[in-house]
Amino acid sequence: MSEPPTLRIVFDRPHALFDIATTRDMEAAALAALPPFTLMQRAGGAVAALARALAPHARTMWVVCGGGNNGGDGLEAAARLRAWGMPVTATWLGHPDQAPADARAAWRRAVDAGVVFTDGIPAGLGADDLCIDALLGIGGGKPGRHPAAQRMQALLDAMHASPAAILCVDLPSGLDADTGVRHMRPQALHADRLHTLSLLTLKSGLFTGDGRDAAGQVWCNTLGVEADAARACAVLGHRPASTARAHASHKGSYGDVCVVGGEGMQQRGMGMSGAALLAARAALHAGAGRVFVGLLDGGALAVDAVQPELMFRAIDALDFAATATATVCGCGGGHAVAGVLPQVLAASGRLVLDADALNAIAQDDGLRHALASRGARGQATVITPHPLEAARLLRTTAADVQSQRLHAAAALARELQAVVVLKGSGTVIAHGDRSPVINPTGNALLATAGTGDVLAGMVGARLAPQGADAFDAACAAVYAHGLRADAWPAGRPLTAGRLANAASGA
Ligand SMILES: NC(=O)C1=CN([C@@H]2O[C@H](COP(=O)(O)OP(=O)(O)OC[C@H]3O[C@@H](n4cnc5c(N)ncnc54)[C@H](OP(=O)(O)O)[C@@H]3O)[C@@H](O)[C@H]2O)[C@@H](O)CC1
Ligand SMILES: Nc1ncnc2c1ncn2[C@@H]1O[C@H](COP(=O)(O)OP(=O)(O)O)[C@@H](O)[C@H]1O
Ligand SMILES: [K+]
Repeated sequence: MSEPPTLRIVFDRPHALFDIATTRDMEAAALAALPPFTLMQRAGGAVAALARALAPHARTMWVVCGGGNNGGDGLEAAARLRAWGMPVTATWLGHPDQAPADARAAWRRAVDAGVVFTDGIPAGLGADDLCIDALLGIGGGKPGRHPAAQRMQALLDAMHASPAAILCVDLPSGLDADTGVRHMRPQALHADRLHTLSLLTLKSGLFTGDGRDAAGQVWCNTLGVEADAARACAVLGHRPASTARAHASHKGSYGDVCVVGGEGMQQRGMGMSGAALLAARAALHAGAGRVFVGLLDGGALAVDAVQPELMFRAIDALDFAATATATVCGCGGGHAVAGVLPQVLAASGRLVLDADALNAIAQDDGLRHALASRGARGQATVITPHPLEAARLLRTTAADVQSQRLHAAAALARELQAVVVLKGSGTVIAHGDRSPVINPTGNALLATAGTGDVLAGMVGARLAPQGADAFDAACAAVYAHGLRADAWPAGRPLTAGRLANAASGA
């Protein structure tokens, strides 16, 4: 067959993501079906072709290879690059007597091609040069006592400290392909000259947790092996289809959003009305037909002078059960929100729960039960925890949630019978039987107070219209929220208020 193509991963369509176990199954089936060494030749060929395209003027291509098959891919790439006349230097931590058969064959081909081997770090690596990280792939275990661990860390640091671009083979070495946890972390952050060529399958860990920082621009080559999408562990989110507004529509066509939150100064001397206003403004700018605000401030505020379209109501004057209505509850809700939650959980047809509403539910089994029983009544719920809020709901730690984001989101979705939006780099959206989605948009500009309130309002706006699907609404809102940040003008500080008002773009 002709060389399988390498695809640059952009987010114009959904991509299936696979875990290590399924990738290993697929690899074993392909190895059995193909002549020996075929897969590694394809892998090395794909790495070499991308390397040449990324660094056509390199004076040094330093290929840094571990002792397993990931190193074998690197050695095969080195052999190809050398045969094309590229200036290749390789470092190999393996040994011909101990290497897996394919890696040994690749080493032999590299030697025969005339690749120069070195144990040191090539001198004078420049910006036109390229380091190829083939230390560890999906066989990389936890760090620690492995005899090669220290050497690998030093080589990783040397690559990342150099001004050369880096191409990671299959995975950034030390990244857990399933979870996005980094077991080996280079000292310097090298994000803008960093590429990863994922082989055989696209792995979930490249897109969540530490994955985005570790991988840089992701490319994929399937090595000619067709994947069964039904075996995917997750899907990469993508731009939702744009929905044009019918000419003959009216505000009722787009539904109402009721925002409940914003504890006042009177209660505990902590005014948090701003959080509810951010959610309400965001819902309005995301296209809700009407937005009502029920503040928990004892009536202190009755109008938003900057956004007079918002309609303030006493909590008892809000109709949570009305059709084409979504309630957004919890933003800035403080302690006061616990008092209204029984009513909100019982009556709201469609509901977004954020922040203090989630904290209240985490502390109260009655509320937890009221939430979990909504699904059986046909009431849709989206919860939008950040990792600490998710940890409180799961009665664990934020570090534990972050160490298995896909699993944590799915566990919460199951227990609470809700669509779960686990926020952070590579937000995970999970619900029931649906394949979890990892959202690809957004960046660290969003790491500022109030952007989560904006997201809750945006979800509410998409959930409000009659017939809206809660999972799709959550995915679309998370994508649009991140896209706003990705399109943010350079030099303009991103604040939550500006984010709420920004053009949606999706
Ligand atoms: N077979 C094929 O044709 C194809 C294979 N493919 C490629 O193979 C890759 C998987 O290869 P793999 O299974 O050999 O595992 P790999 O990622 O090289 O790691 C194992 C090596 O690392 C070492 N090591 C482990 N942990 C460590 C640590 N903490 N610190 C330090 N060292 C550690 C471990 O040492 P050992 O435990 O054996 O002493 C061993 O030497 C996959 O990602 C893809 O690139 C694809 O291209 C498809 C075609
Ligand atoms: N580094 C990042 N990359 C992508 N998204 C981020 C990043 N940091 C924060 N976000 C997003 O910003 C929002 C922050 O929400 P949250 O933590 O609830 O903040 P707040 O409670 O202050 O509103 C979430 O949507 C989160 O996914
Ligand atoms: K690697």
